[in-house]
Amino acid sequence: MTIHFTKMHGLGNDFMVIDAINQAIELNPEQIRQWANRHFGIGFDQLLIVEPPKTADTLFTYRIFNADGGEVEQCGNGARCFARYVYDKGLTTEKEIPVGTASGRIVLHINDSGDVTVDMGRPMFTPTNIPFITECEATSYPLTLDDGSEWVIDAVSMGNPHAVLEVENVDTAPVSHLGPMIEHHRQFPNRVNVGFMQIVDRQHIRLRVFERGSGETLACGTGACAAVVSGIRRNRLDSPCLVDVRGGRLSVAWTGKTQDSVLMTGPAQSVFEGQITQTIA
Ligand SMILES: N[C@@H](CCC[C@H](N)C(=O)O)C(=O)O
Repeated sequence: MTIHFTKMHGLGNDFMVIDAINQAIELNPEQIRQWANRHFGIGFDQLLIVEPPKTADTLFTYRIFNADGGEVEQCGNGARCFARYVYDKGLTTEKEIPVGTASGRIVLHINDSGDVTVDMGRPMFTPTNIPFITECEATSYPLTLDDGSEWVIDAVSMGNPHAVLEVENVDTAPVSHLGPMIEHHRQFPNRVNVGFMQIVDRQHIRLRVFERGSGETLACGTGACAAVVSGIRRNRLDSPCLVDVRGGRLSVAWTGKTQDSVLMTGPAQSVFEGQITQTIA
């Protein structure tokens, strides 16, 4: 079976995008891991699947798989690429595109500049919603790691789970050491994405993210939202806030009210079109 796909990226967070409306595909974790492999496959951080809508208030269903083959709830950079994909491929003529995800409905808006603004929905802080195991809800939490070190994290869900640590300097932050330990920490039963945030000023941060199921990426859209939301909640940041990730810059806006959505704006880029023969049944 031959599958047509598009390789895309949002600030270097890269994706294989497949239209599963106009072609039949079969997915399994082993196949996804093989495609994601940067030496033996196509190479990507996440696989994005375009499917028909499941509800009357959405135009598409947007499914997301990490490089480790696991299906996840949300992906911010992927959402911008999804918008450009369905619009540029003529799957819709709408520039305001509501889509259904595993964590609910989000709305993608293609701006005149070509950038995409995503209404990511409301951040969630209730521990059971993240999920994060703790006795009571707080703004920040102490976390003891397997190597005995102690850190302070904020825990937030942007549809997917995030832990945010504030660091002096993202260039020297121990991302590859702490990232896997926090990702697999027993207090995060579904594992977690780990953001390392350096505050530059009240409307500007630098950020590196060790992503659940993909490792450190050049950018993480939901991670950018989680970091800004955490900073605003602790009165360290103001909206809108610029987020410099290793692959470029995003803008994130949030009123600070839990009932309001987080808005994330940034670019989305196609790299090449390809086709691959599915080798695993
Ligand atoms: N790169 C993404 C997040 C992708 C999913 C994440 N790794 C998870 O497991 O939740 C983004 O841009 O948000």
